[in-house]
Amino acid sequence: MAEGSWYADDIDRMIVTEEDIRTRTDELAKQVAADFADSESVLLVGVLKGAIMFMADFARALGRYGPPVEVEFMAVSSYGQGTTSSGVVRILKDLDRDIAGRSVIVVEDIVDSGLTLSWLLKYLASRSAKSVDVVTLLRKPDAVRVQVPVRYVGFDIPSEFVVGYGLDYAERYRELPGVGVLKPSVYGRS
Ligand SMILES: O=P(O)(O)OC[C@H]1O[C@H](OP(=O)(O)OP(=O)(O)O)[C@H](O)[C@@H]1O
Ligand code: HPA
Ligand SMILES: [Mg+2]
Repeated sequence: MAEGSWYADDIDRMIVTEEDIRTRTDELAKQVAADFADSESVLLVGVLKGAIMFMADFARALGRYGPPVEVEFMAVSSYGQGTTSSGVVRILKDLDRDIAGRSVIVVEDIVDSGLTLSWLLKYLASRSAKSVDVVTLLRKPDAVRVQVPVRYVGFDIPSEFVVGYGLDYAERYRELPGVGVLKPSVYGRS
């Protein structure tokens, strides 16, 4: 899919295609809908900016099968301009509303070191939600080692730096419709 696109030369190989994402998002939405069938509504908390594409597609898929959906966004950043986590999670945008008593599902594009999510879950736990679960499109092996409970996972992928479908390197590549491995030469480590 990167073929013919502006970024074709920067992508080593595609690992999750547009079609893969569509199919898996639908499966995840059915699963979440079944698990929350008794809930009045679910509050999706998208983690900006990476989760924008997945949030939009997942919310629409859930709308086909599940209880009513409300959306909120938080913006946090730990990667900045690099390819490794700075280890410091900064809130760039907080929730606009109270989440007390709500069934919250955090929507992430990727769980990599797990640092962002473990920080976010502690933060949300302090806001008295009824429940806090996580759906992530992608998960890397390192994330499995940290103690972050991720209830719904789209794809387990290798430990390589990936871009596309919301994921960036230095704010670029987010618009690619699938997910591909960025050539290390692009970030100067080949
Ligand atoms: O598990 P971790 O190692 O913490 O990595 C995962 C987080 O890193 C990325 O966000 P980033 O800080 O790049 O901000 P962005 O979404 O605005 O690109 C990604 O969107 C996740 O939120
Ligand atoms: O592999 C990745 N790509 C883009 N952003 C990320 N944030 C954590 N891991 C990644
Ligand atoms: Mg990023």
